Amino acid sequence: MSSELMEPPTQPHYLADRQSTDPPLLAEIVLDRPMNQPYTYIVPEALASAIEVGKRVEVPFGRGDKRETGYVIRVLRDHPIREVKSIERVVDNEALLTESLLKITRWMADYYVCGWGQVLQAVLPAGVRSQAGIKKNVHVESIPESELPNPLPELTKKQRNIVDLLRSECRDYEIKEFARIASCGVPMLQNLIKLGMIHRTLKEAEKVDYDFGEEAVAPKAIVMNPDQEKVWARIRENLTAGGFKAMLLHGVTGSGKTEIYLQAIQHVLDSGKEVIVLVPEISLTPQTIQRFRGRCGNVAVMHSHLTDSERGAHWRKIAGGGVQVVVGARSAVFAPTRQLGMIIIDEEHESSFKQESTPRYHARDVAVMRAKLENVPILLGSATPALESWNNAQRGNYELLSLPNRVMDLPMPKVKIIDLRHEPKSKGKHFAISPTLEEAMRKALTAGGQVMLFLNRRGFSTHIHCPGCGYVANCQHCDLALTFHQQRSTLLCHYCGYEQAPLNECPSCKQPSVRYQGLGTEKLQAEIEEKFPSKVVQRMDSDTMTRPGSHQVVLDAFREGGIHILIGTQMIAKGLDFPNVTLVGVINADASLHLPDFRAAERTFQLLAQVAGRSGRGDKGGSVLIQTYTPEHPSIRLATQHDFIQFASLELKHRLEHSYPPYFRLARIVIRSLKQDSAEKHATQLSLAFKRVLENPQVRQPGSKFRILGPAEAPIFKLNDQYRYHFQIQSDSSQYLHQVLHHALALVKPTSGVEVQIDIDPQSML
Ligand SMILES: Nc1ncnc2c1ncn2[C@@H]1O[C@H](COP(=O)(O)OP(=O)(O)OP(=O)(O)O)[C@@H](O)[C@H]1O
Ligand SMILES: [Zn+2]
Ligand SMILES: [Zn+2]
Repeated sequence: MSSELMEPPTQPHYLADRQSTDPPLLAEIVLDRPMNQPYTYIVPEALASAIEVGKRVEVPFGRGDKRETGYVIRVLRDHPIREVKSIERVVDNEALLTESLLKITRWMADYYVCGWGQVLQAVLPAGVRSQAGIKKNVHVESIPESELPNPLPELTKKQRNIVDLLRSECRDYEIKEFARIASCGVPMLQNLIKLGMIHRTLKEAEKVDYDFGEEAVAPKAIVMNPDQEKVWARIRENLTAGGFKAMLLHGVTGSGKTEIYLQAIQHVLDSGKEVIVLVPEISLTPQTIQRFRGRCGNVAVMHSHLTDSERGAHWRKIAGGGVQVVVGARSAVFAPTRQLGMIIIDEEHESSFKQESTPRYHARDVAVMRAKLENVPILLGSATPALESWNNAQRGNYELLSLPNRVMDLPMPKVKIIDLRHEPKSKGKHFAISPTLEEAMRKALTAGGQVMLFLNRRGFSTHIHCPGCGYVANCQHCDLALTFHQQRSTLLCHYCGYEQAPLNECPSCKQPSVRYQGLGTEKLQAEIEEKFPSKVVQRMDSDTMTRPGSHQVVLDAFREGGIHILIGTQMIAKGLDFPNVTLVGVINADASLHLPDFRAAERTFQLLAQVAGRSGRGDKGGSVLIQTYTPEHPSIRLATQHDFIQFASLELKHRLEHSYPPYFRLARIVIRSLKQDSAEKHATQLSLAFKRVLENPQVRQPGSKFRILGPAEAPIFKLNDQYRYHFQIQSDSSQYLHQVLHHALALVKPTSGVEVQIDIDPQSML
């Protein structure tokens, strides 16, 4: 045995040289529930060697013999101030939470005004939390023909297909995963196990086979252009200098930002450290993943389709130091790296980085805070930075790096506006694509190019109403219009999933006059197929992309030229790099412009700039046509000119005038209840509480500005049967805003059936 292995493990300081007069060993525990303050417990001597910060323990809590699980956040020797109970059991063999995760979650609890336990709950993947010791997963595998029951039980066609499918796969699967592949439910598989048609086996979760790294694709040899060299030189300097440093990389679409990330990653890996790369879920395409896998060591990809056990296995592998690069969506910001060297966030402006359930954190902001706490550089990249980030760069908080041109001297695509107010109407019928767009599509296709059409509404008709009496088909549970889905032949609420049969007659006046209006991608596809019968048309939205891997199939076919026209929602808006796309058409640029949300203009600009960026990425060049009724709107006009800087400066002025972010901090409080009067009553009480707090001289900060709007009905008043009132709170001091919030919320506790949601730096105002 090597002498290395004989070395005793280093002991934590509180175990060393203990005297009998020493105070007892204590642990501070945060319970795994929505509470904030830690509780102190005695660590019995028998557990002293097992206890460790970041592990979970079982403790008695409350009256009776109730047991709760909690996280150890501190271990110390001290005399407890009051009588305390003892820890009963240490749950984990290994610490689940690193020191740095404890720090960042503590910060989140304070900043996002929620319980620390609640944050910890959200941060640790279920596959890690549920793991008491080593959990086993149920797997299914096929049974050799000779061992099948005799006589064979009678099977339905579906059952036979499933048995055949599993046999043809020649491997075992975790049961839930296979249910997904076979498009059946787990009970169906359990039934086949009972019938003896497939085998059930148990596998340790740690040993699940799945890909950590696919075949690496041989990387393209790339010589950086002078702009890239300049940007890279700055980043390298900051990496070499070490320490916290936030950088904002503003690079137009197709300027080679990803190349810069890859360089930076390589540099950090060479120094033996790890990198976290956050990208929006929607950009986690096989194309992106392969780019990282081709160039960087051991890449773990964390996306939302992972099973709990896969997520858990990733977590443990990262915590064990077995992963160099973590690429993932929002939650990857919590990856338990051992030696973080850098964080990178691509498309940092994306609102999907905001989590819309408690804790309502923004992964970009958490990432910046984590970089600060771990004292490492962070690089944010975008063609259309969030105005918050842009403002930070303008003020020197972030170092601004620019890639103003596309790679290989490719020009930006020419963008033309189609003013729908002046387009000739085609024979009284209303078409989605104007004659100008249709003409341009024919030209592009004839020249051998490919076309992308962007429409951010799925379904067939988005507005179903009766012109006779004014009836509108709304969801029974939400103040939202139902969308007609032709393929599924149903009326669907896109928020809560409520469905009803399509209407032939008006439910209100009984006339057969119901009109199906408003345009979704399904209807657009029908129109395009009719107008371009010889072309292959494919639609890409969450209705067509339901099976795992379906994205890849479509995108591969598009790359190989097997699809001529690709229609899609925001799913096709960003990140895709198809050199043969010579025309991008935006069907309705105004759709997102008129929402009651102060970010509507910014979102519209971002979307148009990103969509436009998909065109002309190859040597054939390309153009973009934008259909709109409001061509003079700055978001639309400046997007056609690819002028982010001008847009940002105009929009920032507007934000300052109206005391909106980034100049003012914003919080939103939503009070909701199934009973309208309960929600309203609580909103009124909270309003009074705010008044009292603001009059309290111990809280008031005369130097800080503060404004409360509300209570008012939320723009979507009823959602999922709940009535919603909201407040908007604005202040130029984040600290003051938090202080007022804390005091006011402490004054009135909601009655049962009323829920108060606090959203700091909200992204959604609906
Ligand atoms: N210096 C270079 N020389 C040649 N090709 C390059 C260079 N840098 C990047 N590329 C290639 O140009 C294409 C666009 O680069 P990349 O995807 O990095 O741009 P991007 O700025 O991230 O784009 P977007 O924001 O639109 O997603 C890629 O195919 C990439 O391989
Ligand atoms: Zn009617
Ligand atoms: Zn609904």
